[in-house]
Amino acid sequence: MVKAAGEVVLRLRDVARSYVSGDETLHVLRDISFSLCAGEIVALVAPSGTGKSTLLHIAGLLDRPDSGTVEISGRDSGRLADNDRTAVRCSEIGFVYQFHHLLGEFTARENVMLPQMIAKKSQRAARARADRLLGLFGLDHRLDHLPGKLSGGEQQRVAIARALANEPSLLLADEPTGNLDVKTADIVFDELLRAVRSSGLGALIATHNDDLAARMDRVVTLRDGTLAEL
Ligand SMILES: Nc1ncnc2c1ncn2[C@@H]1O[C@H](COP(=O)(O)OP(=O)(O)OP(=O)(O)O)[C@@H](O)[C@H]1O
Repeated sequence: MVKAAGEVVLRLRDVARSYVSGDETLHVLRDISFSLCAGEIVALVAPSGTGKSTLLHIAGLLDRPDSGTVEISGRDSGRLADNDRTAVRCSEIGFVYQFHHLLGEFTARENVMLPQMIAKKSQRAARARADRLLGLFGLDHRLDHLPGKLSGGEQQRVAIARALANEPSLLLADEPTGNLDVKTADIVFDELLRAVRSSGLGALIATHNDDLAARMDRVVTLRDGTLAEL
């Protein structure tokens, strides 16, 4: 559910995460503390390999930190049972990846309906919301198309609509337009920002593109495993 402006939707406290391969331990995130409020859009800009995806996966409850806490809308995810954790991920968090990850055998409309069906919405309500969201992205004429019949920009618009399907309080995006040509990326990114602003959710968006980052409310970066404001 979208929260009132100013309410904290994501809070990371002293988060650390390392990867062990062979004899080596790579301390990717050393000490991350960060808060994101409803209605706020934050850019995460940092060089390749510094841990942006790792951070987004932890914030999106797709991965767990070695230490520290991740709160989603005030709920400490570390204290949730697995099924509650999945429910929070499904209802509170929308995730957009660089590659669309749509299900190829389902139409655009069905892809946007699916997370709603998982959240136990009625088929009728899910369909109505899917059509409305896809309409917002100018895809009224593509509802029954399979992803393989859509352009890259259209595929990514469907993926964004799917992330918004359950009215999450938090949107996390990992290079959401990084796979598109510059012009299409620019347009889709503006559409994404417009949708996020009009829904009032909090968003953390990783990008390598400084121009796109400048359109957000604030910019943070990763340095030596810690998060700094730019
Ligand atoms: N499962 C894993 N096992 C071992 N090392 C990993 C694993 N996942 C990521 N890494 C390493 O952790 C570091 C951070 O990776 P991550 O993908 O979070 O960076 P990133 O900033 O998102 O990079 P990019 O901008 O290139 O996507 C990299 O050095 C990567 O090789």
